[in-house]
Amino acid sequence: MFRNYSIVPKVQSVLFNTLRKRTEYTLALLKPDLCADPYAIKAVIEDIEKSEKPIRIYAHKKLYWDQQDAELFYSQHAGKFFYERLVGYMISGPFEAFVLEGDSVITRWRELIGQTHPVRAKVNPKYSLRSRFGLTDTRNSFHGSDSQENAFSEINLLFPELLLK
Ligand SMILES: Nc1ncnc2c1ncn2[C@@H]1O[C@H](COP(=O)(O)OP(=O)(O)OP(=O)(O)O)[C@@H](O)[C@H]1O
Repeated sequence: MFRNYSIVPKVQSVLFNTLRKRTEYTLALLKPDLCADPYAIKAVIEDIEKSEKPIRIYAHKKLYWDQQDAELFYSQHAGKFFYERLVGYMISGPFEAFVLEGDSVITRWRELIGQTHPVRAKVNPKYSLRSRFGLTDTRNSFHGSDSQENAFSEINLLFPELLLK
């Protein structure tokens, strides 16, 4: 006797796609210039918490990098004219690292921090954290991962204990 099993692969594929549509994670850094001011840190956390679609702070820690840590994290910029300035900036004091969780959180966090260059962010009518707090092209106060793949590799570098995949 023949049975029609064609429904099974369809159910499997729907289930697979549902399970695959997981919550996103991103790495957010509040860089040393911003972290010199505890009120600024508080204001940023308030902005995260009042976000229209929820963003959850999944993990949080304070870090203080040495030269090697900063060079490893920013290795893709090695050789660029701003690289040494960037490394010097990132080792100039303690800073805060957050793992944020939520739907489309990678894009939403990058939208909230705004353009890389604070001068450009300031002339953009849309509110952004870099327009509010950013100082210069290098001292732009924030970092956000630019893809889920990079987010996981950055999170695993800074939060190896979470074992996020
Ligand atoms: N043209 C530049 N002049 C000086 N510093 C720069 C310049 N471009 C980038 N930087 C510094 O290097 C960091 C990493 O550069 P990248 O191009 O990855 O920017 P981003 O994706 O906007 O920022 P981030 O990766 O920190 O979220 C920037 O956040 C900034 O601190």
